[in-house]
Amino acid sequence: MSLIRVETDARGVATLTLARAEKHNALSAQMMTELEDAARGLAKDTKVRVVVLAADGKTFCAGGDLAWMREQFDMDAETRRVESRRIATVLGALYDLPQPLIGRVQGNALGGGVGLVSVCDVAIGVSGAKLGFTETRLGLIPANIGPYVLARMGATRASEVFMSARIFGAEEAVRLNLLSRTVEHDDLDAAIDAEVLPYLSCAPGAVAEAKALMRDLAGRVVQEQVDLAIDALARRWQSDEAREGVGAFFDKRSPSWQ
Ligand SMILES: C/C=C/C(=O)SCCNC(=O)CCNC(=O)[C@H](O)C(C)(C)COP(=O)(O)OP(=O)(O)OC[C@H]1O[C@@H](n2cnc3c(N)ncnc32)[C@H](O)[C@@H]1OP(=O)(O)O
Repeated sequence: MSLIRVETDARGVATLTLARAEKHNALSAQMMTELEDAARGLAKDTKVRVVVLAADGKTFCAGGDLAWMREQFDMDAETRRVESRRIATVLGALYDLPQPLIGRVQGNALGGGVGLVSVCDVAIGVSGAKLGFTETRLGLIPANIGPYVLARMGATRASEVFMSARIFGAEEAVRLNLLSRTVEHDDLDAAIDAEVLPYLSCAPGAVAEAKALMRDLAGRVVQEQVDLAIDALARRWQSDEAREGVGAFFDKRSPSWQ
């Protein structure tokens, strides 16, 4: 039985749903494989314009499957390394999606569940949701999610929430730059619908390049950033999308994106 659902509507909005509610969507090996495959498939699907990451049940995601982790205790070092790479790989596949990734955080997100939130471009959470990096309570560490969390909140705040494993509310998650905003539960679907709309009127290639460029610029010195930006814009000027978008402006019509 599949632990992931992928549904794409006529507008090109794909919803990737964690479907393991009875285990609070804990990330088992099977689920991570399915999630990674789904993300890689969506990345290649030119009809998909936006991806929404959602979850069944009351919990968004309870993190890595602790039963799967317990199996690692008696594995040899090489197998443990392969398995510990699994979380990094699935987070990487989601992070690398060329389309905007919107998190629909309908409930609590713990451990690796916050990792999923941290690879979203935008994440809207319900105001009652609780989040926390609970790994250190379990004698583990939030390792593979570290790079994404560090980029969002900086080393000082990341160390504090990692070391203390304290649970915090959705409003604090906004201040920590994990969630983009909070809404009441009943308003969540409307908020997600409103969130995806602007992307649908933009050129898909330009959206993907804007996302890639911002990531590429991060951590570089200013002169390198400027050089990369010049190259990116020069490439864009050669694109059919730029011809269509600018042409449509002067023709006073809506652009048509292929
Ligand atoms: C590198 C490390 C990365 C990580 O992500 S480490 C994992 C971090 N995650 C956590 O610390 C969360 C662990 N889970 C919980 O604290 C609780 O659960 C919840 C708060 C999410 C929900 O509590 P409640 O409503 O009382 O439900 P319930 O009876 O605890 O759970 C129902 C079933 O779900 C299973 N489950 C929940 N979380 C996980 C998990 N992370 N891995 C594996 N199974 C999990 C339980 O065991 C149980 O199962 P059964 O019905 O068979 O007894």
